[in-house]
Amino acid sequence: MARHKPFTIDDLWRLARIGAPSLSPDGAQAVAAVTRPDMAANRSPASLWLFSTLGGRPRELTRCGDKDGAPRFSPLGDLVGFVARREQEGAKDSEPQFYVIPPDGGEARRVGNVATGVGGFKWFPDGRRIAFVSWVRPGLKGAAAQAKAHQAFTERKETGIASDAEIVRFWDHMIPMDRVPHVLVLDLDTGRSTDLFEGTPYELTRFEPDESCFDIAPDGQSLVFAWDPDPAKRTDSRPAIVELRLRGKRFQTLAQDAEWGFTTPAYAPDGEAVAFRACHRGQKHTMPQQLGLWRREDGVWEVPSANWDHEVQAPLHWEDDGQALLFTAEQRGRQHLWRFDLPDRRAEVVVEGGWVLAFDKAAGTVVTLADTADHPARLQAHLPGEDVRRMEHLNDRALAAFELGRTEEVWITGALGDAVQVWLHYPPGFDPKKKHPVLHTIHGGPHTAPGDNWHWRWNNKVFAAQGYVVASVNYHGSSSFGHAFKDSISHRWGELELQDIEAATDWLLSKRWVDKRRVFASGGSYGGYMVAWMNGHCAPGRYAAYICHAGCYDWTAMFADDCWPWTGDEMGAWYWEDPAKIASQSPHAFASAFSTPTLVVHGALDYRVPDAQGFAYYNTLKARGVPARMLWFPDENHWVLKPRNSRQWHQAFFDWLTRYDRVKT
Ligand SMILES: CSCC[C@H](NC=O)C(=O)N[C@@H](Cc1ccccc1)C(=O)O
Repeated sequence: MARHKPFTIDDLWRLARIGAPSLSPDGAQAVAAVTRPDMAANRSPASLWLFSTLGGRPRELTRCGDKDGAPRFSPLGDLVGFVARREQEGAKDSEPQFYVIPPDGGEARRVGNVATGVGGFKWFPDGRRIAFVSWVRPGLKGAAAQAKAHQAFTERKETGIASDAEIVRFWDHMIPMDRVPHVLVLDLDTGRSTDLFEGTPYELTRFEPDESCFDIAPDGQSLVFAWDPDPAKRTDSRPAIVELRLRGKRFQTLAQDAEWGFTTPAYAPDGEAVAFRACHRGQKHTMPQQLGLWRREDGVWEVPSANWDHEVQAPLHWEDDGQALLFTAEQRGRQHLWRFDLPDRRAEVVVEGGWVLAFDKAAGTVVTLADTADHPARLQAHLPGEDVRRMEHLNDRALAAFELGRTEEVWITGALGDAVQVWLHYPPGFDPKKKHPVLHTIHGGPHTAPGDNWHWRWNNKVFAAQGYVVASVNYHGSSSFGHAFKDSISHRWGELELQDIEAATDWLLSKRWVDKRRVFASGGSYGGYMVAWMNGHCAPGRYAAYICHAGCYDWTAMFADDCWPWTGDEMGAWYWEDPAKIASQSPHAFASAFSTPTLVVHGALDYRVPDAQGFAYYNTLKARGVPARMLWFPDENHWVLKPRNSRQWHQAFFDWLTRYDRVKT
């Protein structure tokens, strides 16, 4: 078939989005949520699918749910548990609830009804109970009291949220008023739930706590979890690892250190050790998440990965022999599945990315969910001694209609004379004898790294299909290149990153196929910060136009954000102690140099970069007579997630670039 259609935003939204897989105990099949967005209805419903690791066809397991999510096979393989808000007996769940469905088919059934809702969960080994996260009112006793208080709260006429917490809102939601995240147990036979932390000071960490925050022992007799002993409960906390013996409800701290933050614990198969992520925050706020290990025999913890300069990601998955752990970690713009050998203290790649997003292992079979720059996430089975097997082809037909263009990784010399990675995405049919416009897509973070991966919001293939050569620079400060590179921008934000982006622009301008009058730059969040910074620092006219999505503009006013303790560490000062240092890293202080036309985009529900940042930038551009346009979404957060809004975002994005396409003027 001729592959000539341009890949548009509507085409992107037609693709299926596969979630993290969970394997059956025999490793024969995996269950995962599949989201199939509906542009016309402006919805993104998800249902559960079963995928064979042995070559069978995928099968849809649930249908009528709106968003069936987070499925997990039970330890006996007889049930799939999942979390959803569904309609049951004519009533719609007001909070997410726990459902089970036999993998062979049949109806999904809700278990119990937890007034405060069901979050991330894990099965007990007996397959008759789960432990799950729920935000409860800590002073109350019993499920009935929780239900009564919750109903009163949801029916109240006042709307104010009062809090004396250090961090009152996070990402796009308020930290629930007077509630804290506890671990509860739900019994499948009785439907009754019990709060394991009731009447104690224990709670999970407050910032999006999920099932990776705790683990259940292989014998089902105890639980480990990460707990922040500091009453302040800040984002830069130093959590300890605590074990709860269920019989007698005895808590014991396993690992605690004022210098270190410990998270995402996982029991060894024999329950005699606990692995976790360990971050030496006391040494430096940019220190990586390393692999920590506590052993019951001596009660001592250590960091086996101390000499491995990578960031360990959750979840941590023990190998059956207890000698190694599996986890994902980034490396130079890619993300692999690694096996860390404990006796040897060495890491080796088990499955190479692209970008390995999620994985599971059971009965010797590994299943991975991984994407690449030219393909959305695919499920693959890795059986010992066999070739890698694709488990689904959900998007193959849709993608076959398009030529997506080539992706290339190049290295240039950037700031400090260091090698800097740049990813190039060429338009389909790229002809080096012709002139092409260039579009920088500058990543956020700053400590993230785009590379050989697929992005649903900043999709380089959608951008390239409009004719741009898209450049993504992994500037100093990016993750995946080691700690020194990540830390190099501390206390001098803007400086090295700009040198790297400018070096990439110089490199591009040296190519005969670049149209010098049509070089654009866009970015979101920290990438938005960078384009605002460029507006104050780059020679007028060097870039034809900018697009600033959710950009950090004024670092003093950014104190309204939800991660202010971290920002203070990164910038090296509090604004009241050293206002000049903050200003020297802040785009707003260079407003007198702004001259490049800019599209400013922001969402009202963005608490990471509050939308006042976007408005302050936009108003400044207007006040200075610089062409600017504002696109504001009342119902989006840091990201634009709704299908129709995403389409509007892309239309505005391309319209803006076209408006400042100097070939046409
Ligand atoms: C401990 S919170 C980390 C913030 C995170 N950075 C990751 O590397 C992030 O959300 N960054 C924003 C930009 C930003 C930076 C500082 C303060 C607020 C927002 C992003 O680029 O998405």
